[in-house]
Amino acid sequence: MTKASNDKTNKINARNVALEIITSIFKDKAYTNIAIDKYFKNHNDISKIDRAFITRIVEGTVEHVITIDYIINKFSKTKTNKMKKIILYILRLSVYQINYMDKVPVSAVCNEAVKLAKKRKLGNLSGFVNGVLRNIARNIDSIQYPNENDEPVEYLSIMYSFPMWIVELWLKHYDYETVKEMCINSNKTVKTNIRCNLTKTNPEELMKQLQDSNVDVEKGKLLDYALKISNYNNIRGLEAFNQGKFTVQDESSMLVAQLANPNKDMLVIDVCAAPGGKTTHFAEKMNNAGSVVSRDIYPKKLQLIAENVKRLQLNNVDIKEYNALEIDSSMIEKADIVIADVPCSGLGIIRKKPDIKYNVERKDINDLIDIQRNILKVVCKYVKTGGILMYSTCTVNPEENIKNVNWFTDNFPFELVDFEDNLPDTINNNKKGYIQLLPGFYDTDGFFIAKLRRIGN
Ligand SMILES: C[S@@+](CC[C@H](N)C(=O)[O-])C[C@H]1O[C@@H](n2cnc3c(N)ncnc32)[C@H](O)[C@@H]1O
Repeated sequence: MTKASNDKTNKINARNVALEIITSIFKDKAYTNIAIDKYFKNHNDISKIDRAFITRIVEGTVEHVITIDYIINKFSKTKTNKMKKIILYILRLSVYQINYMDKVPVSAVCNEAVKLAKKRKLGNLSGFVNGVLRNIARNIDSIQYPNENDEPVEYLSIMYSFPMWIVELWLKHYDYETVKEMCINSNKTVKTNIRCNLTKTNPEELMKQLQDSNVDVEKGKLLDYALKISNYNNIRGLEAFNQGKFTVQDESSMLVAQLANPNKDMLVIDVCAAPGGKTTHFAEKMNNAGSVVSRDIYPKKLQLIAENVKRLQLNNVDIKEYNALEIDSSMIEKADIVIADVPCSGLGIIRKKPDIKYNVERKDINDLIDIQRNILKVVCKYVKTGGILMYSTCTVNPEENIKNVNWFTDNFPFELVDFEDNLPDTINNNKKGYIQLLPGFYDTDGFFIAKLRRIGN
């Protein structure tokens, strides 16, 4: 058991906080990371150890909720879809602790769950909560799960907490073992990836500065200007962050600028740019020269780009609200590089945003594909002959990735371009001009990138 959950003198009740956050996620559909950040921002006196305990329970419960509900339904006569919501949430976070947290004694979990029910004026149901949880705890090692050979889809869905449609979609395109690994990796917690701002510092200096602030730092797996950090409270509290020496960005996403390899005389247009990860990477690679036109449809999100550009002290970025579906005639055939990092299903970044598993639906995919193709149709017109179009998504759904690229090269005067030696040696890729990274396989998110050259009018 953690010190936080045992400490009687501690003013906050960590499980009560976890229940509050979980309620905002399941009931009000808040994003997990945003709900956690928001709570801690408004309660900045919570100790590091309590934060860690609360974060673990909240993230873990969301990540494993399909498995957890399966377990609850095995032992409760009232099924999860018929339960009072708050009782369901108390059971969920308690089952998470019983099934996934070794050091938390079952008696503490049950007693605290009963207290939570009473605190929410549901004392009449505290016996039910106690009974279900104690029954689960007694039988946790003998639960019958779907059989892997007979029911592979159900097995992956229940064991790794994935909606069946995602498992089915992945199995359509990848073999069983690969899909299983994608599910496992998508449930792993990851360190924060950061990109060193080479216009202001170098990776060694940055590493040292972060270590001096007691942050744990290791080198990236793919790029020498990438680092992985952990053991910090709040990124905004780090001196190096406020000095603009790094940006939070997954290494997979860094590969877009790495593979495009822009130079300082170029005009680059980033048509779906917020919060500015790729915009600022291109601007850094161009060493504060040339021009990066950075656009997004949502004015609020443009503020995020502006904050990042200011913090990183870049002065070659021009930020504008613009709908990528509408043609801007002033830009036709002007760009050396267009970045189309389009909205997508996000199935490659579930390890960072577990809510995606439950919030995206099968029926959304076709609409997304339409938007992606319509954006491509418009923004490809900005590319000069001989210029480059970088198409990318953070998904592992080939329908949004290579199939869109094939449709695009069939209908527009573009061809896939070899990555030459810009792709890190550590990556095995036998595809010309495109790469599909799968979640966790190189310790990155699942990500797709295609590099296309305009070859005519
Ligand atoms: C995958 S995110 C971009 C991430 C960004 N490139 C980065 O590296 O930080 C996709 C972005 O597309 C924007 N978007 C969606 N529809 C758009 C449209 N029609 N025109 C312009 N931007 C759009 C969204 O607001 C979102 O910020």
